[in-house]
Amino acid sequence: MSDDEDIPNLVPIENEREGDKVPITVITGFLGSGKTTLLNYILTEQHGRRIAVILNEFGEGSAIEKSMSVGQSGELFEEWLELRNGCLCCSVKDVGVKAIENLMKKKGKFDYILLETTGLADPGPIASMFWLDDELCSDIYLDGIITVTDAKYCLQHLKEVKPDNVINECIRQIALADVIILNKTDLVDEVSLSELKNEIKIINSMSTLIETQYSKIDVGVILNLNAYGTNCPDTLTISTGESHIDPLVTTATFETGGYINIEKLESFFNDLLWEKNYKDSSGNIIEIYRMKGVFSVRGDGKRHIVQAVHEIFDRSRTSDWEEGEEKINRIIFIGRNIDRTILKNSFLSCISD
Ligand SMILES: Nc1nc2c(ncn2[C@@H]2O[C@H](COP(=O)(O)OP(=O)(O)OP(=O)(O)O)[C@@H](O)[C@H]2O)c(=O)[nH]1
Repeated sequence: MSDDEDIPNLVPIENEREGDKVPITVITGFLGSGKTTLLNYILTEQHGRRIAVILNEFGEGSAIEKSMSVGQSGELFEEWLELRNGCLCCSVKDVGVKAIENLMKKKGKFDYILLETTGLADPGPIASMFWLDDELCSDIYLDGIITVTDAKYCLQHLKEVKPDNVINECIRQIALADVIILNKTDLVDEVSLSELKNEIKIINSMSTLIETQYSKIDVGVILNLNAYGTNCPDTLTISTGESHIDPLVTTATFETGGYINIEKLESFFNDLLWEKNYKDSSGNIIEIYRMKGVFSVRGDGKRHIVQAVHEIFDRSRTSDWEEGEEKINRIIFIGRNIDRTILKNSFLSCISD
């Protein structure tokens, strides 16, 4: 990045991807949870880096153009994006990506992009937009999704029932998160905090949960996650807690030895994610929001990783299994109407000894 030389005190970026692609972290969270406080904190901590902050705002009506406020090293300027459907997360897939790439052509490449969504945004379509483009030779790649929650009101938001059995935004934001920041812990007692943590883990036990006050956090823990890259899901904590609210969205994890049959696995995912042929024991469609798995293929010394966000999935051959390391097949599903027996049996049918 030639611009680096002009910026004093630039902290070296540890970018795990090859080339000089720019990571983008999506920051979601309910109104007033502490997203802006987090952004300001990151900018202060990362002073000297060229960090672009994009605010993805919903407007009233059907405006053709939406503004994108971009902050760089404390300096704020505004760009206009031409988005056909008016809002970044509802627009045609690569429009938002192109807009950011154009911006970088004009303003010079950023080191990092933080995209803050409004409180009611569903991170699923946004993740799909930036993740998919990684393969289309884009200048940017999705690093991860951070969801900021308000320790005082989160449980209340989780319980909100929407018409037509629609899953509320708070649950969606937690289900899709790679990191969940449990902010405003100063406003609750230990018992309420532990109840909330339990409920969050039941929805999404794949994420890292971090408690904060005024969103003060070790920035190194939330940036450069490479959550949509080749990181293996090996830091998984499996929740065994009982939910006190109806857990509409939950995590299920399965692990076994043996070897995966890739054709069978892909056919299972096609049926589950695309065709939506899988139903729970009550006849409801099993809806997967997020899935991640690591697999062992007979005769291959490398791990195979599969990731999915809603119906999009991707498989890659990644790092070597270590000498003497036990090769496993582990899969994590986060979604609605998760039927453990059905998913487990289908997963096991893709394994041979
Ligand atoms: N007590 C307490 N207040 C906090 C904490 N973090 C943030 N706040 C305050 O909560 C309010 C909302 O914080 P913001 O960072 O603006 O939240 P936001 O998610 O960006 O909110 P919107 O802009 O409405 O989406 C501000 O007045 C913050 O100062 C915290 O940990 N404890």
